[in-house]
Amino acid sequence: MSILIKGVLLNDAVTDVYIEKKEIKQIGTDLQVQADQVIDGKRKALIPGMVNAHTHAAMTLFRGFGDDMPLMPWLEQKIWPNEAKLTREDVYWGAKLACLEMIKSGTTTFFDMYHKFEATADAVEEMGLRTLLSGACFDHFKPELAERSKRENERLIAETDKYSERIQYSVGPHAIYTVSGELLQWIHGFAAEHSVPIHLHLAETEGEVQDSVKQFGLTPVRYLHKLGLLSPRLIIAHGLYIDDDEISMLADHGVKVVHNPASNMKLASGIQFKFSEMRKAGVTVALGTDGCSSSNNLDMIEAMKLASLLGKAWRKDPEAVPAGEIFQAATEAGASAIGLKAGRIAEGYLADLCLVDLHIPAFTPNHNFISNLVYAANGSCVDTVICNGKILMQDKKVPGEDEIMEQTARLAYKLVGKA
Ligand SMILES: CSC[C@H]1O[C@@H](n2cnc3c(O)ncnc32)[C@H](O)[C@@H]1O
Ligand SMILES: [Zn+2]
Repeated sequence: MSILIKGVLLNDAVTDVYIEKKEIKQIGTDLQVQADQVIDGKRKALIPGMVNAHTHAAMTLFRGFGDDMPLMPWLEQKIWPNEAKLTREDVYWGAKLACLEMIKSGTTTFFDMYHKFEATADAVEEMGLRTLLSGACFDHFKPELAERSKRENERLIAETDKYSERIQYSVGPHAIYTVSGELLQWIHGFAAEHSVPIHLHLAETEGEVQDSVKQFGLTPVRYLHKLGLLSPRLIIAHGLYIDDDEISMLADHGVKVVHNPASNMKLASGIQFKFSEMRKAGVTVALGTDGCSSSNNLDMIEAMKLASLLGKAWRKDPEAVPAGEIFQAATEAGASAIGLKAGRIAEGYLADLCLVDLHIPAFTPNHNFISNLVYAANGSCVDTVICNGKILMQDKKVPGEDEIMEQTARLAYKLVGKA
């Protein structure tokens, strides 16, 4: 399969882009190539597909359920009792809806952590996206649950080969308040042995820090350091309560951090994400939405705006979190966090791309495309999405979208009742 995108805006110039199989093969003006499919890039801009580096895909089922609560009561009273009732079918359709929403708003890769791995994997396989999918790990400090998590992750990693290259496995210990130090250390060894990432919630709330100091005598980052868990394989979601020495620890060990501005604000977890300190220290900072009950959508263009405005507001500095830097966090940083040759438009890179419709008010006038994308637009400006060289959406239409919305709404109402 080959695709030629003709006359598209790329970095302020009009150019052609030729895709062969899953790769960007050639970029230049007036390319003379034969392609199976030609896309007219007129009045469109080309951007890398975005990388949503922290999601719980099937939580689309809980959109608008359990609003306006802080993290722990929300999890304990609303989310966990309902997650215990989830069937494989629920997770499959919830994940399909998440994929649909991500495609429609320009995400081509997401890092997910949820229950029923195979159901999400099947959904992603069918929808054509790319994912780093975590096998969930909880033990609630009970040895028998730790053993169950270990056996389950050994089974899942062995099974990941049956999926396409678009589905990569990672281990997903939920958090330090639900996973024992013993299981965390086992996970570290397991991840090193299999060279896979670890995806974990960390330093998300003040309460988590206080409990960590009370229970382990250390703040969350220092506790993980003591356990020997800091490594380039570790991806931490949130990282809101991290001091300067801890930032140095993360940088020294190559730990990656995912900022989730919508969820941090909605759960009132906090605002003071240290974006510039982390970047200056050399920490890879990616961007995520978190799940649909705390964000309440998966729109990475909206997430860029929130991250940028929030960063400026709490710092009282309009130069904090500039549009170009947050765009890099939403694309290249996420891809590089997992060693994926994506997130950039260059020859030899994966053809994970989006065409943005410029013929809308948000891009008029278009003095500065990245400024308009981050500050003026939202996910609905995405017109066409290509992942792994395959077109997933064209002219804002994704095949099967009506069925996905109908099925998911039906299952969600059955699960939690009509709001
Ligand atoms: C291991 S499955 C994922 C687990 O995480 C829960 N979750 C969703 N959002 C958050 C968050 O912001 N902090 C902590 N845990 C979260 C989700 O409901 C699943 O139970
Ligand atoms: Zn989360």
